[in-house]
Amino acid sequence: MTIRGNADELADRNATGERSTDDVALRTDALTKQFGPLTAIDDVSLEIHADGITSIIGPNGAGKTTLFNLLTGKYDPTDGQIRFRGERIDGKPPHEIVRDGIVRSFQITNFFDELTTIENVRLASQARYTGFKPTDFLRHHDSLEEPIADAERVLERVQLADVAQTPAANLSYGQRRHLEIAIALASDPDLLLMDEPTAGMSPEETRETVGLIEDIAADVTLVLIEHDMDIVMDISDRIAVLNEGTLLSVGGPAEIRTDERVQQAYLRGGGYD
Ligand SMILES: Nc1ncnc2c1ncn2[C@@H]1O[C@H](COP(=O)(O)OP(=O)(O)OP(=O)(O)O)[C@@H](O)[C@H]1O
Repeated sequence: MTIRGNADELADRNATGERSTDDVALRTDALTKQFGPLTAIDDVSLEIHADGITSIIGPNGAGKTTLFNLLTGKYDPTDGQIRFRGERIDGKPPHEIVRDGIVRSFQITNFFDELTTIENVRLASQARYTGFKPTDFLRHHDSLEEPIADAERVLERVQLADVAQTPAANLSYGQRRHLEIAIALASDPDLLLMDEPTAGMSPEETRETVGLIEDIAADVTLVLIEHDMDIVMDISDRIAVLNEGTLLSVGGPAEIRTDERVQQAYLRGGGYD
């Protein structure tokens, strides 16, 4: 898949039926992660559909972050399997999983404050063309043309084009969060994992970011960890509820909202952040 920001192209892509609603992008089978005596993810079998937005919710300590860490290769499963587009990815190192198309947008990204917005995105895009070897950065300037063009497209998409030449240090909080998303998009993901994308944002920034997330979901499979239930119910096509490491329920917003087991779990768990 290539980076695209054009609505017509996105519509074409959907019209060709490249992804149907039943396509499973990623699945876990009996996925389990233990930390000593604690089972943080317990026998979780979950399908993430290629289309739309899946939110992972659950009370504090339910295992949401651990699940992300398993999907990105940060942790190896204790047991079980993970398949992305049918291929086993469990046990692969994180950089191979990124190359396969699964990218995570971090809450705190290690971008370079002294570099401009576009330079930060260009570096992320460049890695896709040249790899991660230090000597890659010594290549002739010509080889930067595609990464720069990609970075410009991505910045347009995340509404940061007008601050492309601004040092990252001078961006507002909301702009920095969008830069994190831009850096993730620069890797041209097929599946993007987003960890609390609106945390700490003003209502205005939240509205903009929700719009951006919906735009990205038109051509990237999105999986969110989100604590704000209004956003979860509004934005999600499917919701997977974790509780004490187990998968409690999966369904659409209407089903999850009225699921008694989910309500019980939140009451027992004392709510969320
Ligand atoms: N590296 C680790 N070593 C030991 N225990 C861990 C580790 N990572 C997570 N845990 C434990 O696993 C359980 C699940 O934690 P996790 O962070 O995945 O939950 P979460 O649903 O993301 O919670 P929160 O909403 O509070 O971020 C918790 O009991 C946590 O203490």
